[in-house]
Amino acid sequence: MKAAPVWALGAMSGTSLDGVDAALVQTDGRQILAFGESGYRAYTGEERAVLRAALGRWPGDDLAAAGEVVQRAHAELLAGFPQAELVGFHGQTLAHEPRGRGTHQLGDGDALAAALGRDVVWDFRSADVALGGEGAPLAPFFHFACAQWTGATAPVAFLNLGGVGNLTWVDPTRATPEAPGALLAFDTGPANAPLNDLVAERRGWDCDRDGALAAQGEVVDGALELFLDEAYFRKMPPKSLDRDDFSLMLDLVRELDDADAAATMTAMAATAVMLGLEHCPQAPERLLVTGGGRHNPVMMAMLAAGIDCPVEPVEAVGLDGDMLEAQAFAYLAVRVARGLPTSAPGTTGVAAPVSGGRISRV
Ligand SMILES: Nc1ncnc2c1ncn2[C@@H]1O[C@H](COP(=O)(O)OP(=O)(O)OP(=O)(O)O)[C@@H](O)[C@H]1O
Ligand SMILES: CC(=O)N[C@H]1[C@@H]2OC[C@@H](O2)[C@@H](O)[C@@H]1O[C@H](C)C(=O)O
Repeated sequence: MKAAPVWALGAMSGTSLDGVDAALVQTDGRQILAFGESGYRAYTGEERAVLRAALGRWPGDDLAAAGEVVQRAHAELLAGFPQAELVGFHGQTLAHEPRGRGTHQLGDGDALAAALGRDVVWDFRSADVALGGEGAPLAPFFHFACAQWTGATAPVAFLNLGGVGNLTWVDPTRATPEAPGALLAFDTGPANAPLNDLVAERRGWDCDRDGALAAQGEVVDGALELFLDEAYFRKMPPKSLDRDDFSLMLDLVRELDDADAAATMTAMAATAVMLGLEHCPQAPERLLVTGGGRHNPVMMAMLAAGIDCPVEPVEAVGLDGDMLEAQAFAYLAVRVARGLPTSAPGTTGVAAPVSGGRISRV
């Protein structure tokens, strides 16, 4: 018997530390049946500073203040979605070392379930890491469902330009996302996080809005080439990154003026994606871009100039690029609740498909 669809609510607090996104998806855990309302709760400057100070910390460290920020922001935002039957709670990644200490998403599913009076699925990444996977990226299973929802019949790729960039190549003709050859996914490199850090340090800004600063500068090839020498880009997938794995980028542009530094960092993010595409089994028909970086016209123009297929925001196929990751964790929550896999060898490198996540029931 087919499992009945439910309205699930996903919540994502991304590596940019800007705020929490939440979105409703109606799904049976396989197909997307409908997209619902979404919302956003920005972190205040004070809250962001508390979270930033907690980056790199592990369970057992004193995380009371940061934990309170995460719980409060989620409880406030998610209370506005009483129609949700199940919640997918990603939490805030503080540290990610899949082949070292593990992966750490701050957030307490038991407390959120009690606050909302809803079952909450959380801790999506640990099981995959424990079984030898990278624990990231996890959106690819949702990208597979999105590709089928759009009616795609040939391989397409999704690119998330968040704090970190991640790429998913999808063959939508396969029956399931865990089928061999259905997905290849990995983190491409840094995207917005180091650029945000640069403009914060130099100008006191949150981000290089609309690429305004980069548009006034020139890409400095020497710095770009030194960056591309990093072994990460030639490493075959699976592979994933922590937010600050590429903080060396800031050193490479330290001597440059603000505009050239921003242009060069923007080119670093875009070129990392181009190198990533070389790992795909075949050229995608189109590259669909999600995440905040698609609002940066300089980054988008650099991508379009260096990639052979059309590069478009996911809105071109009717999806919402500001909410795709929150929707992903709604979809994944239903998969977890139904015992369906959430990662596979092609997405995290785990040896066999695994259904991650923990469920806190009310
Ligand atoms: N208009 C804009 N111009 C330039 N950059 C923008 C614009 N809007 C958003 N961004 C960038 O996008 C970032 C937010 O992206 P997003 O919300 O996708 O990241 P995230 O979800 O926190 O990260 P991740 O996917 O790595 O977890 C901002 O911090 C900023 O750098
Ligand atoms: C460990 C972690 O939180 N990784 C995030 C981060 O942000 C983007 C990229 O790095 C991706 O690997 C992942 O998030 C998305 C939602 C994912 O798992 O697909």
